Amino acid sequence: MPSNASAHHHALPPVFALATGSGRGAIAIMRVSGAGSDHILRNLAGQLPAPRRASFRKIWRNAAQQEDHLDDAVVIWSPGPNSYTGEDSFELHLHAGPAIISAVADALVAAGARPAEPGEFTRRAFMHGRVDLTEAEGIADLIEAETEAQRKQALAQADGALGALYKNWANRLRGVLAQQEALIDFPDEELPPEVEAALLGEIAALNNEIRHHLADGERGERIRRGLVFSIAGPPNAGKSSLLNLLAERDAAIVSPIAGTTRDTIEITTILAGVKVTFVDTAGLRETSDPIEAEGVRRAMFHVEHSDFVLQLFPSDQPYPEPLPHALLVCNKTDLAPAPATLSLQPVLGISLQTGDGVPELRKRLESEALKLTQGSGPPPLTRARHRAAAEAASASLEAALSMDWPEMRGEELRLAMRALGRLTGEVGVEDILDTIFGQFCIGK
Ligand SMILES: Nc1nc2c(c(=O)[nH]1)N(C=O)[C@@H](CNc1ccc(C(=O)N[C@@H](CCC(=O)O)C(=O)O)cc1)CN2
Ligand SMILES: Nc1nc2c(ncn2[C@@H]2O[C@H](COP(=O)(O)OP(=O)(O)OP(=O)(O)O)[C@@H](O)[C@H]2O)c(=O)[nH]1
Ligand SMILES: [Mg+2]
Repeated sequence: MPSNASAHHHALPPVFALATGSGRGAIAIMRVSGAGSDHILRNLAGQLPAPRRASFRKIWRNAAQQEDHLDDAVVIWSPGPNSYTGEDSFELHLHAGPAIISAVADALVAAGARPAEPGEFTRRAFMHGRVDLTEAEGIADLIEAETEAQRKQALAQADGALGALYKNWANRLRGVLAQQEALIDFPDEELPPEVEAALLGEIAALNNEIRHHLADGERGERIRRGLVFSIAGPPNAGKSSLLNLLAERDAAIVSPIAGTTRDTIEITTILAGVKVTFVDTAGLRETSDPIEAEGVRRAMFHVEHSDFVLQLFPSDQPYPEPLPHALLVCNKTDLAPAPATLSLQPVLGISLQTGDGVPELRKRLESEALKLTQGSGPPPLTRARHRAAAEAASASLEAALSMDWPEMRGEELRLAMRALGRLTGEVGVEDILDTIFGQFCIGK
């Protein structure tokens, strides 16, 4: 691995952070990593325990003099490079009292460590080549994961699935580049045409794989950030009643007065293991009330920008025009029967009052959530950063394919190589590291 191991030989100063939450609990884990961790651990706990084993130790401000007994703790000593960061590091499993934590933090500072920046442990793991950039992002996503789909996707990425895909492309491109160089050195008259054809074939195949990866329906990004389902339709349809049912709480005001909801109201739920945000909107109608009109404008914005639209209308009023791509749901079947279709499209009948049809609607929403996020084949990309770099790589490969002169192809291939290298963090990423690791929580 070339240059993300650039800091390999620089020993970084010791940093510490609480790895567990700051609230009161049974145990608090203080992590320390960096050059001199051995010295700090000796200061606090005496003789170094056996590596990577849990050992019981008294913790002191100054263990040599048995000065200031701070706590009784479990200690794990992990000398580099076989540690999470790749550096000498240790963990103190303390009693989780706030006075203990602050006394131990003071002792660590006195022994020469400083508090870690957000994401600094994982950033060091990256700098020492223990994880690539996609794996580090996967670790951050793993901590943020609130749903099964997010957890599985983040774990696969943290374990290197996405990075392996990108490294495979980079390796193949490296091979193409090497052949390309050889081709340039060939005298024109001896240029074997089948060699050049094979080379172009490999570039095209690589580009096709990248295009296929990009055309994933954004499912990885959708799983990560969650889907947005909006509920739209005429006033008094029961949109807010449906939102409350999905939220399992009184999130929105429900009333028999048409035009009750004016603002958009969002609630987040988990459907079939997928994070879904439902947006309740103002009833769609012509209105002279400027506030309600703004509500209708916002409703239309959500209709256009959400992943899925549920169009709800009441059975006892004139039927609306179907919105494009919407799931048509007719409510209040306790008052009048639902039509089987509207403008030739199927309609689902429900009554939020009696519960009729609600389980079927729930199943339908779950299957939509799955349809929008499931896929097969290699792992999907999960961030705009991945999309931008893969797009750049593909654009360069396409430019290379369109060039007649091998000499000019080389430059585009090198640009594609750089774009792929940025994905795993092998090249040109200094400028984005602060952004990526700054989003981690402290202690990770
Ligand atoms: N107590 C504790 N639990 C934890 C972590 C930790 O740092 N400490 N982790 C932190 O995120 C996660 C687990 N990830 C880890 C990844 C690598 C290594 C590590 O030390 N690897 C070495 C040694 C492996 C071995 O002993 O077999 C290596 O790979 O060389 C530890 C934890 C979750 N649980
Ligand atoms: N009979 C009957 N009444 C219902 C049903 N669902 C909701 N309602 C009633 O219909 C009225 C309107 O419900 P809301 O949920 O406020 O309707 P809305 O679509 O949010 O209305 P706006 O916010 O004005 O656009 C309320 O009085 C509800 O109690 C149903 O299935 N049957
Ligand atoms: Mg409403």
